[in-house]
Amino acid sequence: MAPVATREESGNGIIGNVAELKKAQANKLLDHEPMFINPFYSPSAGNENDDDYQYAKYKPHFPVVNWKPLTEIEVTDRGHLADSSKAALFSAAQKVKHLTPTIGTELVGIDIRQLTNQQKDELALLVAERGVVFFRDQELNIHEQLDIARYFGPLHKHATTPVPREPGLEEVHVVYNDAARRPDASAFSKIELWHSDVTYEIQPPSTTSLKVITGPGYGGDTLWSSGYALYSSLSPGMQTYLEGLTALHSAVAQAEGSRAAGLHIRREPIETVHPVVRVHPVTGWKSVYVNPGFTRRILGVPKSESDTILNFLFHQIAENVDFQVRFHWEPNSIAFWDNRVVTHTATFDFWPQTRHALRATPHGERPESVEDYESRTGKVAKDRQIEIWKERGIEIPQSKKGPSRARGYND
Ligand SMILES: O=C(O)CCC(=O)C(=O)O
Ligand SMILES: [Fe+2]
Repeated sequence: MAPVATREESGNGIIGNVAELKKAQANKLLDHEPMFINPFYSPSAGNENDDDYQYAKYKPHFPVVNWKPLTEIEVTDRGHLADSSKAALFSAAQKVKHLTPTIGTELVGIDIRQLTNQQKDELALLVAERGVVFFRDQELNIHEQLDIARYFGPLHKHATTPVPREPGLEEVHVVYNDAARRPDASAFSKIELWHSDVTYEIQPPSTTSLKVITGPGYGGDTLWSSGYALYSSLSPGMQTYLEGLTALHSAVAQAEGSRAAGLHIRREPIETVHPVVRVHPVTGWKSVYVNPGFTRRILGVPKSESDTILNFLFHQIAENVDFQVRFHWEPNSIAFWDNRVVTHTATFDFWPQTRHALRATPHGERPESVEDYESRTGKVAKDRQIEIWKERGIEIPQSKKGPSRARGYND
């Protein structure tokens, strides 16, 4: 192994590999994390009006319990078992509404509680392909929501965000805001709120669901951005460059924000290195896997380069509306998104109304780089957009074939 560069030796803040990273952490190269006060829930949800509120038992609660660090576990994606036509799922729907060409599909007329295992497998595949899938008017309760999530993978328990007051629901993540706390819009840039959930975990989430149980008549929308589309938008040279990189994802700022709010941290924060481009194990499509919420540093390149590249990718996620879908919730709407291939954010325009939602979060596999995916499967990982163009017989644009040399430009 190459000699480990310590902070003193390298002098320029270059971090090369995991061993170097660990050393750098020991040397406190990365200890300058700002804290993050989470706007997605109120840390001080009181008991006001609880008698009248049917979902008071799901209001935020922060149990004082301590959990061990997570270890790697075996997961198999249900999408592998799905029929690619998804005929069982689609034939049960009154309507299949694609919301944009790139991301987001709404299935109308399905009661999720009635889905067979075959239909759930097809749902996993549809979510993997479309990034996020919506259903309205779903009566399923949180136990049924957890059962479906558990079907997709072993459930994640969040180290810091609230769980419901009702005992036995430690795997549920509560989103809650009401009149008691006015979200401070000036505390955040809208860019930094974009995230994929808990990407600092060794096995971050896969087919995640959020059901809104109480929500405003308008406002409180959620937006998702496609990592496949971001990858596809890049030039071949940029794609190849990013495919060779890894990045550090950190739980520290989130934990520090909780600590500062006087909340108990149930599992110590961790930092994990993941590939910058990951391949979805079922679709085989390449997706950019960095997010403003948790990705701090591209490894093995100068810090200025890491900052510039991450900043570029973060702005594309947040600003390129062609990658995005925006959903307006009604009470009993539920979204299933594939946290491996999309990022998301929410609007905070609904105060003083109450917005209350419950999330169930299955663990996915450890993120796999293009190189690892290709050597494990013997298949070639794909650019989703090129696959679509090929399917439709559309010519691939010059910008996707490689840079032209601009000959004669300066002659
Ligand atoms: O409030 C929302 O719409 C999204 C909250 C969130 O990021 C999550 O539950 O993962
Ligand atoms: Fe989230």
